[in-house]
Amino acid sequence: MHAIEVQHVSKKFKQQSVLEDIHFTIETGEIVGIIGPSGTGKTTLIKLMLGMESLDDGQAKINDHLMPNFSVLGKVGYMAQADALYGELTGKENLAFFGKLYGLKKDALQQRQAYVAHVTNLTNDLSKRVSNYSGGMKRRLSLAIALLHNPDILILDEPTVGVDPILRQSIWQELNELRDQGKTIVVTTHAMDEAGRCDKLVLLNHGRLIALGTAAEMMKQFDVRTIEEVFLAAGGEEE
Ligand SMILES: Nc1ncnc2c1ncn2[C@@H]1O[C@H](COP(=O)(O)OP(=O)(O)OP(=O)(O)O)[C@@H](O)[C@H]1O
Repeated sequence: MHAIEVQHVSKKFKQQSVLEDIHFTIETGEIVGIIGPSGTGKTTLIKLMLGMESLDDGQAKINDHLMPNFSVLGKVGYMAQADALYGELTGKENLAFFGKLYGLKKDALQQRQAYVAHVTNLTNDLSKRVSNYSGGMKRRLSLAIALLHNPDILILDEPTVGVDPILRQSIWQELNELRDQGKTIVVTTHAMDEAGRCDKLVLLNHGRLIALGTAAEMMKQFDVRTIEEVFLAAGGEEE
């Protein structure tokens, strides 16, 4: 069974074709980076995977279930690009709110709250109101919420945007640990330097899949030394 299957997926918004015949699979226990310039369809693609957007063609499956599927969503942690947080509540209250939505019991919630706050380096900021958080802190709280119910699959839309380099490093370390525990992780980014951290890459440009595989395979295939160069050689353009 594949963790995620994207089968010949196409999507238009009105007349604008945003994704065209995208086809790939994601296996359990790998970190997959969906990489491409701004506006190329990365967010739309993960929304289609999750069943949050309707498809014009093709289908998306998670754990063999056609999406959307409510029962599968309990096993998925999703971090959207726009933070969906309650500004009037503290960080801790936000975690408690989402923990209750996920059905976590009090003890489990406390234990997971402490863990996700530690991972995202928010332990000392949990009692502050979120409206007083910086952009990076809000991103980290969104990541903490995505991790809260210990999901098997993490789908993270630009998790490291606005996050400083030291914390970025520690977030990637944590993602690696989660992967080593058997979690499946999908990350979108337009930061090409994050490509090398992923086990597999899906390179998108103008809504088309232009390359698929490991960073090393791609660089070998195109006889280049960076992912930027793969992008150019495979028919993409730099941002
Ligand atoms: N709900 C919508 N209605 C109409 N057009 C949309 C909608 N959502 C996205 N689009 C368009 O689809 C295209 C792809 O957008 P998408 O957000 O998927 O790109 P992206 O690669 O995630 O970009 P970024 O890296 O900037 O987040 C863009 O041209 C965008 O304007």
